[in-house]
Amino acid sequence: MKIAIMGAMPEEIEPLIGQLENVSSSLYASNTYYEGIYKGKEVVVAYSKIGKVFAALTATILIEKFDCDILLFSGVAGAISEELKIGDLIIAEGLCQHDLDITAFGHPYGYVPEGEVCVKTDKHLRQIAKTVAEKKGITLKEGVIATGDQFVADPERKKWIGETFKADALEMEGASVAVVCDALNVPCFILRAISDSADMDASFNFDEFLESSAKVSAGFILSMVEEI
Ligand SMILES: Nc1ncnc2c(CN3C[C@H](CCSCCOCCO)[C@@H](O)C3)c[nH]c12
Repeated sequence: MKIAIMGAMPEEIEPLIGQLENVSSSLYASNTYYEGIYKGKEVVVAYSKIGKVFAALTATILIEKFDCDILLFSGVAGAISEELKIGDLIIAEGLCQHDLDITAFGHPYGYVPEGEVCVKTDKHLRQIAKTVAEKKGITLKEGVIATGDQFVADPERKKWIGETFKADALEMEGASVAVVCDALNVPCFILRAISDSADMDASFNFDEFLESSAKVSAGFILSMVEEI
């Protein structure tokens, strides 16, 4: 079993690299991939760079070139649900692309032919997360995460995304990672810790809480690796 752990930004994987043994790194398709061992398990860790295109590329390389059998994403997100506060964890039951739009042809937002509005993540991995959360006494929200190639810092856009997709949080990579994993038949798990509320203060809160929230997510992901 080879486990891929992916983030989008360096800050999202930095807390992971230091925990690996026998680390070797390789450059491929303008990305660095860190191979190592965590608690006896083979892991490959990489950050994609920001956005759906980079994330899809890295997810594909992790699976097709590094032969990973499952993919765990660890990172931060903007909150939509009022329940989610900075530092809180959310796992994606499903993910959608809020900026995918061919509604001019009568289709729903987030839909293209032969695609689906909401791509599901792996149920078994989500169950493991809930077991880990229970053991550690951590509150874990499960919901829909909306992905798009925009840093959302506007209450109106946030409200529209939440209402249109019944989404609880938003970010810029998860849905594309889930689509790649689904197409390649690899179990996918998307975990995010809240860094901001996608509103007028989003960029300030993001800058302030990126590092600490990324650490919360990374710590949880490592606890999951022990259980997988
Ligand atoms: N409100 C929000 N809207 C959309 N996504 C998010 C996320 C999740 N990640 C964080 C990161 C934001 C990239 S912009 C900042 C880059 O600064 C780089 C240095 O200038 C991108 O990888 C998506 C947290 N809050 C968000």
